Amino acid sequence: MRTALVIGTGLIGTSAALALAQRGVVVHLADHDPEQARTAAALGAGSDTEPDGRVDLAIVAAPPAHVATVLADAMRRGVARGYLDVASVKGGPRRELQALGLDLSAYIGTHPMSGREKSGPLAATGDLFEGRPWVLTPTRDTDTEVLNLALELVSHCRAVPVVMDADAHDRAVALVSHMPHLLSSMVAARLEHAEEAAVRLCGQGIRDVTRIAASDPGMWIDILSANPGPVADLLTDVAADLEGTVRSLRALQSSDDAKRREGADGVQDVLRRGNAGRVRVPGKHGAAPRAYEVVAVLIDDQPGQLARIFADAGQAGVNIEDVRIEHATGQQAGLVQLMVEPKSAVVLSSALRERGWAIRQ
Ligand SMILES: NC(=O)C1=CN([C@@H]2O[C@H](COP(=O)(O)OP(=O)(O)OC[C@H]3O[C@@H](n4cnc5c(N)ncnc54)[C@H](O)[C@@H]3O)[C@@H](O)[C@H]2O)C=CC1
Ligand SMILES: O=C(O)C(=O)Cc1ccc(O)cc1
Repeated sequence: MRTALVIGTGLIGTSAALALAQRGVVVHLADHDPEQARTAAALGAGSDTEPDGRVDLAIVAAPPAHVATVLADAMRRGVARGYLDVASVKGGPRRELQALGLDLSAYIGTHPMSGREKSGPLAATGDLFEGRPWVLTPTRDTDTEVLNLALELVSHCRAVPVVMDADAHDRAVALVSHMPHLLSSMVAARLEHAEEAAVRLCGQGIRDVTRIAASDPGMWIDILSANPGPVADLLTDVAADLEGTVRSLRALQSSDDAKRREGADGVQDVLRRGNAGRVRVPGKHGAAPRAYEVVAVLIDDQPGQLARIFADAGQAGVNIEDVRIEHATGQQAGLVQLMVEPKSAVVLSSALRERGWAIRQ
């Protein structure tokens, strides 16, 4: 692929454009808000000028409700050899395009399984998709050339292609993305009117569970409206677990020993099933989850601290597999948790201690 046109230069469009531009593809940027395209261009994602003739690939990264009309317009204008979208739902846009009577051989629906709770070009990064699955939903009618253009995009973004049927994709993302999103919002909603004294105690657990609740509601109402059935089915199962757990907790309040035992069994059952589900969540780069050891370092909240820790770890020859930062409420300090291979944990702790860092257990 030599040229591409990204239509919709928000988080996802600009991230893909940055990756393509970094790999030498000539990228054109368009958005119904020209300011967004200008910002993406200023970030080095390409040029916000009209392409001079047909591009190889048009990438539509507009909100799901607009995807079909934006694609239809681009296809009627014949702006590219191949067309794809990156919307979080796949069945709806395809059916809308079919209803518009378009020839879909030059189109492939795709979905990068990577994103953030932030939107807009300023939240974009060229490495957003690295090591993450990128779903492709070709049909019998998809031109091989178009499938290959999509594969080239996935490869330039260093993502991992996964081929799926559009409706199977929508059921899968209901389970791993859409239903969890609503549950995250519901947990976060409990905090809206909570007392400040309680909110001040928030730790890493609630930060993890509520991170995606910070996402743009406008985008998510679009996503959920395009996939309501599978999400409602899953929430029905969650509701049954909730009811059972409430019954078990009430039983734990009883003065009757047998009832309390029954209650404990019920709560333990849901916790055990949670453990069994959690171990199935894949680890870094889609590989099986791995047990890393954590080296925790206390840092002052000052510029350059993280860069220094990473440089010191590099000097000690230790690869940091993952990192988390826990901010201490109301203090100018934080706890950096460095995840490393078990064999490297002692090496890293002593190397950092020698360089004056405060290591915590
Ligand atoms: N946010 C996420 O984490 C992920 C989002 N997606 C999908 O990617 C697509 C884009 O999402 P984000 O980049 O997060 O949203 P965003 O809000 O950051 O960007 C969307 C951009 O589309 C533009 N736009 C809106 N209507 C348009 C139209 N009619 N023509 C041209 N541009 C238009 C907006 O001005 C905005 O710049 C959505 O379809 C979403 O489902 C896919 C994977 C992850
Ligand atoms: O922020 C995260 O961790 C996400 O999982 C974001 C996300 C949002 C929407 C998608 O269609 C795919 C991924």
